Amino acid sequence: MSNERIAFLKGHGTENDFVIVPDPDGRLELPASLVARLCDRRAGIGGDGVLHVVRSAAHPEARAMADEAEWFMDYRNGDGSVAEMCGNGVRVFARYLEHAGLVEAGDLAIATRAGVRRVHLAKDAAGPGTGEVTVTMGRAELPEEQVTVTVGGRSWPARNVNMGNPHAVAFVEDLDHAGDLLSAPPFSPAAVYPDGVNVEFVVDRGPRHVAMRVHERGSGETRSCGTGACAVAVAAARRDGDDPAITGSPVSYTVDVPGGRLVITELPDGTVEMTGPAVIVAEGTIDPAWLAAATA
Ligand SMILES: N[C@@H](CCC[C@H](N)C(=O)O)C(=O)O
Repeated sequence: MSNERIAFLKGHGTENDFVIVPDPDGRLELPASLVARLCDRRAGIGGDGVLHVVRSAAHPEARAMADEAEWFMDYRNGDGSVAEMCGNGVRVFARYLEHAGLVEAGDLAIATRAGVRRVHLAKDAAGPGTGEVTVTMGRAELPEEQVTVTVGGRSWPARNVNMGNPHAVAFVEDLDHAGDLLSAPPFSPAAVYPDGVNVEFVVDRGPRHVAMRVHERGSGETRSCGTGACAVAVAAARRDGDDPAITGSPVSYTVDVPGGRLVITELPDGTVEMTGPAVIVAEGTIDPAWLAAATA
């Protein structure tokens, strides 16, 4: 692998940024150590995670979804760990497929470890690559357990929400209460999240309008988290006494993140939709000497 010229792109969705590695036939090995080097913001390309783009038929974890979705998002966190789902990542993944001429704007399906996700790439008058991207994220699960998140000697109750990946949503008085978030905030009881958790800190901004900061499992504090924004919107709706399954009406929340804005809608059947931007920033090739050193 070290002598090959491997292509990469850089993209982001509300500043949750990714190194995109196209590998249609699933030929590349991406050990955790290489993913972490690619995501390194000083010695690598830099990103919150890697979007490894593989045909579903060519990946053992996605083969069963190949009839429904041609492409598999093999998502990795910045530390190289594997995650089930990445909401901003799936929008950027769809944008990459459009950018590469592999799909056209409109509707498509993408395989993820959390299942197949439907994506709509809006056509935009400003030109290709500029329209908003909507993802049908599946249903939120809200297990009953109460969780506590602690930062700087203060603790808050948090809502356990699963969006394909695990979240703890804490409503705080001020986003500064999240502290510097250099390491994952402690949570209890530990047994609720045996594989770690993404933690969202949320404040109200207005009716059905909130703002959040997030500490992502495997990536640290990021500028946005799509699954986190969905978890936050559903937790806020329940807190506000809104449940589309009961009222029969969709409910939408605007979720501000440090890197921009996402709009999250929960439908009466429980499906959660997320709409936001997705941008390709650059493309190039990985230097073979760097790669050889990174994989030595
Ligand atoms: N940034 C993502 C979530 C990525 C995975 C997460 N860190 C985890 O380990 O579950 C998003 O936009 O959803």
